[in-house]
Amino acid sequence: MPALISPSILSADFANLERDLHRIGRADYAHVDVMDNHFVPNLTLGLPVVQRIIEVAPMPVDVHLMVEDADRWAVEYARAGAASVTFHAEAAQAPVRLARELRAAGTRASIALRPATPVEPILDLLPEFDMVLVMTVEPGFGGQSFIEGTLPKIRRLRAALDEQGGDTWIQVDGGVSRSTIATVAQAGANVFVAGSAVYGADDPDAEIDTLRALADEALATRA
Ligand SMILES: O=C(CO)[C@H](O)[C@H](O)COP(=O)(O)O
Ligand SMILES: [Fe+2]
Repeated sequence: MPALISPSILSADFANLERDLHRIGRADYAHVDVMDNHFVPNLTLGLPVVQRIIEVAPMPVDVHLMVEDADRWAVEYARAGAASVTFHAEAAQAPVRLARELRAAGTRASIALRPATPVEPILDLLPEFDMVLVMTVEPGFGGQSFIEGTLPKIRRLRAALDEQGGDTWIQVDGGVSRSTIATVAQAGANVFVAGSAVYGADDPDAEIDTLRALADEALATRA
């Protein structure tokens, strides 16, 4: 499977979101970070704004929920038409029930792990999830530097999926750029979120192509 690029609009101009969604027209997904100032020390946007983003975005929307009450909110984003909804393992009371509710609502169900959250508790549950998001920075802010210590977790997850024959995607989010994307792809990730690297570039669409090419090259050496 080719690498998928999901630029984070956290680094877009919030007063010009529709324009900035069209600046990433070659992206596979648009990644939307929802933060509630409780689960993370930052506040971004909520359901009414995400509903409009989904309506105007020229690509499918990948919602990353960084909210305390995931069990309450995740399905609302699926009903709003998100193509993928990611909730945090640390925030969900009943992650498997929640993933099943998301799938029943017609979206891809995804679970996220903070850098210090181990992957082992979900290894036997991978068929319940369409994607696992391995956070490669502490969630809350864009523009942070990649945490190398998350790589063994990505490798363990990829090894478990290879062994099980599972088709769950592995997404990485935080500090992904030209200098780190090959490393995370080699570790086993196949979906790449990049905020500051894409929106900080003069030509975001050209940067998406560059990142995708680097990731595809690394994935080819893995296979
Ligand atoms: O979830 C996030 C932060 O919690 C963002 O998606 C992520 O940080 C993207 O930003 P960058 O690529 O600049 O690190
Ligand atoms: Fe994110």
